[in-house]
Amino acid sequence: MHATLQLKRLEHGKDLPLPAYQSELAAGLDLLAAVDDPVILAPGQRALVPTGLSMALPAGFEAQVRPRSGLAAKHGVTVLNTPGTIDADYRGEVKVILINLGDAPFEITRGERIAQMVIAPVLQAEITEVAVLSDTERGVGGFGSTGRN
Ligand SMILES: O=c1ccn([C@H]2C[C@H](O)[C@@H](COP(=O)(O)OP(=O)(O)OP(=O)(O)O)O2)c(=O)[nH]1
Repeated sequence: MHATLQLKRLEHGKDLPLPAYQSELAAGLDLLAAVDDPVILAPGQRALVPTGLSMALPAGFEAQVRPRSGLAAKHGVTVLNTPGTIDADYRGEVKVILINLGDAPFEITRGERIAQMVIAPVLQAEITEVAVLSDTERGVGGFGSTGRN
């Protein structure tokens, strides 16, 4: 499957490199922090971090903002709303909601790789309201109803 992603560097992100796939089969594009000054995230604190980028995805695609495993494993820093959804018709700045779940303050510096973005196809379903749903073997339940694990 092929898709062209149009990226626009905003004024405050002009000096930062464009996201690029780091290996032939990489799924994610790293997103960089376009903060002017370092931001300190105290334990339990969150921040809306600018990337200095806006974009135009082709119709039928979304971008998912996901955590980087290194930040999570080493510092407990992750993306609060993971996966964040970037809609194909969104033209504002892409931002990352980082949260520090670790036990030490974490400093976000300009140009640091804070998250990754995965481009994925989207299916918009046709919505039909019904009074009765079709029967299935499973039926209702869920939320652990089949056992402890
Ligand atoms: O991690 C994220 C999630 C979203 N967005 C941008 C792109 C997305 O298309 C737009 C709206 O996102 P969402 O639908 O999740 O937000 P909302 O809280 O429903 O806001 P809105 O009322 O603006 O739709 O915000 C980001 O930049 N980063």
